[in-house]
Amino acid sequence: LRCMPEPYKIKVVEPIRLIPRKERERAIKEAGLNQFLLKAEDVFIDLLTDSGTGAMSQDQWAGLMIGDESYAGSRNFYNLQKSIEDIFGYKYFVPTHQGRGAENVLFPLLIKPGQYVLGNYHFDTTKAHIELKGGRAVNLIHERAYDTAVEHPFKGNIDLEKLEAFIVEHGAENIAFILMTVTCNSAGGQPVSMENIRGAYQIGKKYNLPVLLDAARFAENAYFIKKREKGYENKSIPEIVLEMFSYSDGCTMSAKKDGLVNMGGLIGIKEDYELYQKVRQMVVPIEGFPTYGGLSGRDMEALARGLREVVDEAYLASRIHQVQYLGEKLKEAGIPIQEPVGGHAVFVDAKRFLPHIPQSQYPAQALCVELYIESGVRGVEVGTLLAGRDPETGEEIYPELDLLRLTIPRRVYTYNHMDWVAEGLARIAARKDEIRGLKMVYEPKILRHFTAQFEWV
Ligand SMILES: CC1=C(O)/C(=C\N=C(/Cc2ccccc2)C(=O)O)C(COP(=O)(O)O)=CN1
Repeated sequence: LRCMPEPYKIKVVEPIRLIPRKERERAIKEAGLNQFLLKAEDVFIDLLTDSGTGAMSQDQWAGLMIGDESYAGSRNFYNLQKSIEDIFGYKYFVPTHQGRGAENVLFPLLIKPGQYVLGNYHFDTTKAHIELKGGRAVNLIHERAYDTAVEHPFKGNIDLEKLEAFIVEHGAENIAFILMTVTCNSAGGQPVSMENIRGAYQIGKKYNLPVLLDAARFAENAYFIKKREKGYENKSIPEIVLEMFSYSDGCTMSAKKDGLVNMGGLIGIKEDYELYQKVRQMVVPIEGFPTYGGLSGRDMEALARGLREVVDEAYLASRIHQVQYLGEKLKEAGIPIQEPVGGHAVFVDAKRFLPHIPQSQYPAQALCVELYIESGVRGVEVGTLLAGRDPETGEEIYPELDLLRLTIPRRVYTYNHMDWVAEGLARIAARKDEIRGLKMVYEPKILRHFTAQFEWV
C-alpha cells in the first residue's frame, strides 16, 4: 500500500511524549472520560481532528512575514482573493475566522425560520447553525452510506430522487437552500461524485434554490473524483476543482482543513453581487470587516498560499494514502471500519466492534477512552454522543452510525505513528468483550459532546 514518498521533507519538529499508563488513567478520569477535556500535552498521537492541526509549509511560514495588518484593504486580502478566483472560479468572497464564522454570517441571510436546508449529511456544527437560525437541517444521503461494510466509490452522494421528492412534497418556498458537504465528514469522510454535485445543482436550478458547497475538504473530494470517476482520470486536480465549484452558487469553508492553515474560513460567492453586498454588511458586526473577517493579515497570506498547495496531486496522493494505510492495518486486525476509507480519517464502526454495548451507553465514546488509556492516542466520537437530542422531542437520537473517528492531521505524522495507533486498537480488540459502556453524568444543552462528563457503567 506504500505509495510515492511524501513530496516534502521535515525541517522543524515538535516534541511529543507518551506519558506512563498510570498518568493516562488519571488524566482521562480527571477529564470526566471526555477526551476533549484532556491537556494536549497528555496526548501522544492526537487524532481528535484534522481541523487546524496540520503543518504549514515553508512558503506559508515565509508568507507570515509579509502579513499586512492594515485594518482595511490588506495586501493579503487581495492575494487571497486571487487564490479564490483562480482555484474556485468565484468572483466574490469574504474571509471569516473559521467555518462556523462563515455559517454564522451567511445562514441568517438565506434561512427564513421554519425553512428546510437540504443536504447529503450536515456536519454537526453546521446543523447547529442552521437550527440556531430557525432552519431545519435535513440529511438526504444515499442509504448505502449507513452500511459501513458496503463498498461504494462515492458514499457521500446525496439521494437525488429523495432530494427532488422532498422539494416537491414540501414546496420550494419552504426550502432555504441545498448544501452539499464535500467530502462528507459525518458519513466517514466519503466523497461526492461530480455527477452527483452536478445533479444537485440542476435540481436547485430547476426549483430556483441556491446550491452551496460546504467546501472544508474540497481538494480531497477532487482527488477521489480523479481516481474513481469515469472521465476524470486525465483531468488535473485544479480542473476538477473548478468544475465542482461551477456547480454551486457559493460556499462556506472551514479553511482549517483543506486550506492547510491553523485558523481561517471563508464565504465564497460565485457571482451573485447582491448576496455579496449583504454578506459584506453582515460580516462587520460579526467578524470585523470585509477585508479581514476575523483574521490577521498574516493568516490570510498563509491561506492564500495554502489553497494553492492543497490542489497539488502529489501532496493529495501522499495524504490520502496515509489514511488508507491506517484503514488497511485496522482491517488486517479484524477491526470493522467504514469502507471504503475516506479522505481525512478512518472511522471504526463501534456498533459492530462492541455489539454488547447498547448505543445508550455510547460505544464509540467508550472505545475512544479505552484507546487513549491503551496507547495515548486521542480520537473522537461521531455517533450517539455527537447526535445529541431531537430539538422537538428532547429524546436522544440513536444514529445509524456509531463511529470512532481517527482523524489524521495533514503533513504531521509518519507511518510509524499509524502503526502505533493500529497496534493499540489491535490490543483492545483482543480484550474487547471486557469493555464497558458509559453513562453520562453531566449533559450540556448545546453541542454536548465538547464538555459532557461520563462514568463507566
Ligand atoms: C464539514 C465541516 C466540518 O468538518 C467542520 C468542522 N469540523 C471539525 C471541527 C470540529 C467540530 C466539532 C467538534 C470537533 C471538531 C472536525 O473535526 O471535523 C465545519 C465547521 O468548521 P469550523 O470548525 O472551522 O468552525 C463545517 N463543515
